[in-house]
Amino acid sequence: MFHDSYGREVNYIRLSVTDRCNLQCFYCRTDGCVKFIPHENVLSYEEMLRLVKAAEKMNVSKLRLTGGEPFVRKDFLAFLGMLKEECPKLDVRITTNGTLLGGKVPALKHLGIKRINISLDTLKAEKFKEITSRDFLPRVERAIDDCLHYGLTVKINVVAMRGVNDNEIRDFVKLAKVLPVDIRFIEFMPIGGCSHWKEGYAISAKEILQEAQSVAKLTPLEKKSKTDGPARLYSIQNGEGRIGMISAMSDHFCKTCNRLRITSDGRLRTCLFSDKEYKLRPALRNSRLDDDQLLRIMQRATESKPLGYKLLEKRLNSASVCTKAMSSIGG
Ligand SMILES: Nc1nc2c(ncn2[C@@H]2O[C@H](COP(=O)(O)OP(=O)(O)OP(=O)(O)O)[C@@H](O)[C@H]2O)c(=O)[nH]1
Ligand SMILES: C[S@@+](CC[C@H](N)C(=O)[O-])C[C@H]1O[C@@H](n2cnc3c(N)ncnc32)[C@H](O)[C@@H]1O
Ligand code: SF4
Ligand code: SF4
Repeated sequence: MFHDSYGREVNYIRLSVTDRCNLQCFYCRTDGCVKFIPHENVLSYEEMLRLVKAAEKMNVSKLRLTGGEPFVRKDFLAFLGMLKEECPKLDVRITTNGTLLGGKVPALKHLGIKRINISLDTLKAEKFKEITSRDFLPRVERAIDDCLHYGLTVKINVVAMRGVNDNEIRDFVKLAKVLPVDIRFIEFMPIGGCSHWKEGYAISAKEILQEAQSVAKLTPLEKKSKTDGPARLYSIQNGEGRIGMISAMSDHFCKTCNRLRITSDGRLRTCLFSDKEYKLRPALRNSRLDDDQLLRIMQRATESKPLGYKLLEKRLNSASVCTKAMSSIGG
């Protein structure tokens, strides 16, 4: 088991398969500002698989594939096939913007993917274009329908922003009343050197919850499993789905943090908010180093895993807490 100096144990890895994306959500990345990773530095799927298999030996049981947009990377479905074959016990999940899922959901189902998180910040086509720079709302709606049709568990991630989509909180709650999905409202985090974060956008989970309660009776739910993500969940009276709050800014969950992140160029980040990275790629590409040595590097890094909220507290005014863009980290 990877463990840190605060007694936290890691059982969940978030692996970014690419830093490229077909959208430009303004809260995540800005065109021209983010420098892409050169192709030769991106880990091959074989290298990623080796890392994952090694991590499994340390009792990592949950893997989230993210990006950038994971479905932008060539042969992503083949990579899922490799994971299924080589790591049959691993709980593999995906976070995606949903725009490239067209026609792929039956294959996901066949590959044993049971859960998918889809990011969608608005139910209005024009607003979707304003936020993402693309006209793809129908594609995302279709992707959600397809995933539900094929029996995948769907969570919808909504970054809540005052003056942008706060007037849709009730609409999202109404959606969770009729669809069996978790709608998770995420507090906008000041991440990345070119972040558009401003105090004015901030809405706390508490405020979102109040707004949500004006259209539905919500009851808090207990966490079920040690590998659960950071959302605090609520059931909806007479509703099909649930509501979640990811309160990274106003009510942090660092004390129970159970995850490590690996970027697509093989850098281990022990905290979303910290730019301290540990280079795994040179070790992976050094034929004299075996998996045990790789795991030793990961364990030593984990020992220094910080409490991210302390970094938030130290930042100045509206500065970003770290310089790397969310699309390069994987969220
Ligand atoms: N601050 C902080 N935010 C996180 C962390 N993990 C996930 N998030 C944020 O939560 C949002 C949703 O993340 P997802 O990729 O859907 O993953 P998850 O919430 O762990 O997923 P589940 O395992 O399905 O609960 C993203 O905006 C993430 O950046 C974390 O460890 N710290
Ligand atoms: C970086 S994206 C990568 C995966 C995929 N492209 C997607 O959008 O789902 C992962 C998650 O991070 C969230 N995210 C990006 N920037 C954020 C920010 N500044 N604050 C909070 N969440 C953010 C997105 O909404 C998404 O749910
Ligand atoms: S949130 Fe996801 S879809 Fe949007 S720009 Fe970032 S990586 Fe791309
Ligand atoms: S901010 Fe860092 S320590 Fe806190 S929950 Fe997120 S990744 Fe974990």
